Amino acid sequence: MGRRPRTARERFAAWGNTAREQFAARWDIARLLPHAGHGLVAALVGTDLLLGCLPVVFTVATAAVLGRVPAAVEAGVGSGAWHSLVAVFAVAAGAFVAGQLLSPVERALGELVARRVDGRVFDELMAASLRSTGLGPLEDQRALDALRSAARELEFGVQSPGRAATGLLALIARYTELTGCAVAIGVVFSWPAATALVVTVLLFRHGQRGGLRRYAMTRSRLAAGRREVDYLRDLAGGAAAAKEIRVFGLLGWLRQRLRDTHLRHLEPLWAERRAIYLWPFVRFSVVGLVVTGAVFAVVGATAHELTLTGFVLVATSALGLLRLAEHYPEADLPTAIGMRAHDAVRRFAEHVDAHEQEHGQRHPGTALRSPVPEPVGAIRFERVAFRYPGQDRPVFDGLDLTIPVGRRTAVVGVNGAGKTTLVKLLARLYEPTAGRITLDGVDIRRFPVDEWRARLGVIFQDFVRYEASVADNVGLGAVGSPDDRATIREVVDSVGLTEAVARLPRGLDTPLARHLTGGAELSGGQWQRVALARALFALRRGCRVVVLDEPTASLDVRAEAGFFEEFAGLAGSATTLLISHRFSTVRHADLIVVLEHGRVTEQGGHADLLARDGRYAELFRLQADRFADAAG
Ligand SMILES: Nc1ncnc2c1ncn2[C@@H]1O[C@H](COP(=O)(O)OP(=O)(O)OP(=O)(O)O)[C@@H](O)[C@H]1O
Repeated sequence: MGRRPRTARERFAAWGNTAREQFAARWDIARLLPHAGHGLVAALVGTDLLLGCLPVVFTVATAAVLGRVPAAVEAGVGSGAWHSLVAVFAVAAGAFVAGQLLSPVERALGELVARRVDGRVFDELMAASLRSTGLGPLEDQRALDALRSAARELEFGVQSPGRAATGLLALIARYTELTGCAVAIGVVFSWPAATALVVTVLLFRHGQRGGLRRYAMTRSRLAAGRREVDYLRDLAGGAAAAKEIRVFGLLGWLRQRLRDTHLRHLEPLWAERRAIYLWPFVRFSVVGLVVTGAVFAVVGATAHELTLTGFVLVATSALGLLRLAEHYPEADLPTAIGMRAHDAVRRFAEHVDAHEQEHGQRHPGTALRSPVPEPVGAIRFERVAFRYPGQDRPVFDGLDLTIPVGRRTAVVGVNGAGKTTLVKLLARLYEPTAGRITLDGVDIRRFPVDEWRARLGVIFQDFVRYEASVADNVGLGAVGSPDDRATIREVVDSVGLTEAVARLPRGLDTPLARHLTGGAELSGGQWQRVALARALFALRRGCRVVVLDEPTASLDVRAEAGFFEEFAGLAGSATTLLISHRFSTVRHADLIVVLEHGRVTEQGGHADLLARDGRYAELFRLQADRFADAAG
């Protein structure tokens, strides 16, 4: 935070900066308005203008009614003065009724504008989050948090860019009324008095909005606390942790933690809110009373110069003006914090761009694009080094690894050896920090990333269980290919799911989520088979390399034992890469690679490696004993 301005000059400069920032912020909001459609925005602007004019008409007409009462009473019912009184009364009543009728119209139009603007920002958010081809930019926790909270704000639409846009337009009504009241006072009474009142109102508004800016800053500073509260709420209310919370008896702990986190988050906000709402209110009351008193004193002293209508008009307009110094709930908070979601989306998009640009500068040669050739020789990791963004310790530091095309390669290693990271690098979800990965001698960064990925069928350890039909869950292995039921059926049968699918209420079309109509839930092992079917489907649709990361984790012992040969048979001549920490499942691979401390420590065939009696042999025997125990 900068030093508080002390001298008048510094204060003036700070005030100028704030004004510029405010103007830029409003301009940003205004630039979103065209997304709502010009016609709709014009209708809302017209309605807000009318809503600003009607109270002024009402004030003027009411003053005119009061001014006409003595003459009308004296002239009696049916006289010209009486008719004139009735006419202005009709105008006042009309203005009042029109205001009442227009308010809901303005709200409805505002709702529509807000929804359209939010829809547009949501599209931008989707584009920004899918813009990055890799996972690198998603490692920045702050950018990710901002994006997540933006999505939430857009979803609930409470303080969203759409609300900021309608809030900005709502100011038209307020400032039209303010101008109208000031003009009434200026015309009827005194322009200096009108100017003094307007300046007082604007200064007070400025003070209040300054408080709101502070409040908005406090809210974003406390965003991390808010996220923790959301996380704990999801944990308590969601299905994911329901089992553990009950079994471990975590309810009490969860309740206490939620309460503590909530209070930690809310207390500074409450304190800030008191400062924002209490002190400006006190100041406003004092300033308002003094100014009102002064204006009334002058009006009173010169009342003999005013007609009754004039006097009432000046008095009510002055009160109306001072009322406009209040907080505008429909505009102030939405314009102060409603753009956070939009800013977060913009920041994230910039972050992604910077990341891609930096990558392009680090690897200038890879900008050249060439089509992915039909693999014939090998995929090679050549002196590959890699460190996750923000981490000090490298996962790989000079990794050399050859995956022969058309063969079955298995990469084994203990937990944390870097097996999944290797797959992520191969799929270009991250790029090596040094070295390169090649296909038949060509750096894979030279291939368009989508084309390269279309040649890879990767089933990750934590593959996604889509809440969609069985057929879709399999077909997602190769999106864009025509709806090929015959192949889907064939791969589903080949992974041993025929009976399980036949038992589902709608067969292949059964949604795999119990909460969906006609939906069903599969067991962990059945899900794993669905994922395998997804990989096989990708192979049938043109992918050349299939990677399975821990594919047997949820399979039973019998299924696990025969898994590799079975899958290799189904995969035919494709290049297969099997990742596992279970040494016993990979014995039939053509090539077994042992990964340890980010390097290949051993490689060869099963018999070879056993004969060598090294790390592989040690871990194989260790696990084989356990495996035999479990099977026996
Ligand atoms: N997104 C990430 N950010 C930072 N570090 C990570 C990330 N993902 C993995 N790591 C670290 O990288 C190392 C290798 O992880 P990796 O998941 O590749 O291991 P693995 O061999 O697949 O392990 P496992 O058998 O347990 O799945 C580990 O030390 C892990 O903590």
